[in-house]
Amino acid sequence: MITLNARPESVDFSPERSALIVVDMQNAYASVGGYLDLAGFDVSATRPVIENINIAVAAARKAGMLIIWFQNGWDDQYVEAGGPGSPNYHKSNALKTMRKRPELQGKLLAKGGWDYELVEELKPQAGDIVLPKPRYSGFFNTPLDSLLRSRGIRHLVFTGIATNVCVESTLRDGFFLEYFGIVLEDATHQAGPAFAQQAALFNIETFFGWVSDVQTFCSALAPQKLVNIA
Ligand SMILES: NC(=O)N/C=C\C(=O)O
Repeated sequence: MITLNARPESVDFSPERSALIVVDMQNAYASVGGYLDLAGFDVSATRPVIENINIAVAAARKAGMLIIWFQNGWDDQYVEAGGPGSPNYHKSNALKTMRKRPELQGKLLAKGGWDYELVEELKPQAGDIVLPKPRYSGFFNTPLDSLLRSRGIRHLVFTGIATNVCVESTLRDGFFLEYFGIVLEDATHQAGPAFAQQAALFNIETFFGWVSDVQTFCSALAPQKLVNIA
């Protein structure tokens, strides 16, 4: 067991029974010219998040944790997005942006396109799981729960974008399914103003899980050995 310093208190977990989840690190959410940027959200601070995710992924992989990469989006005809009978049709800012700007139709969050792809700095490796998802929560209409349960996984460490939407939605659903959710705050970014990040982290650490950071996570996984020089 490893003890991770976190808010509101430390949390013990076994790397073999834990997964690091990278939420939606696609061009849509992290790149200039991607969906969030085109919809008017600020993506200028996403580069350090990408670097921190790479650091966390490397440490988790070395410690034997499963790495799961979420990819949010739909088929290029947007059948999976739902039509006017779906709240998603009305609330998805990607779908709304494409209705406002028809020249973008078929481009945002469509499987096979640049917007849907993971950013080029982040590369899944053999043994990782890449999980497409059609809604904010990674548990909805995906095999995530069975993938985790069949491996005995109980702790989920979250990174990615956006803290206040897909990270929080998945962590909350995980809480109801009895998973322990931990967010590495400096490996996440919000969609919206800075207060959205603060509010999401407040909700998580107060009601649904724990909040830590990449350096603390890496140190917990690979503690420095003390050398006796006496
Ligand atoms: N990945 C996310 O958190 N997505 C947020 C908004 C959206 O997909 O429209």
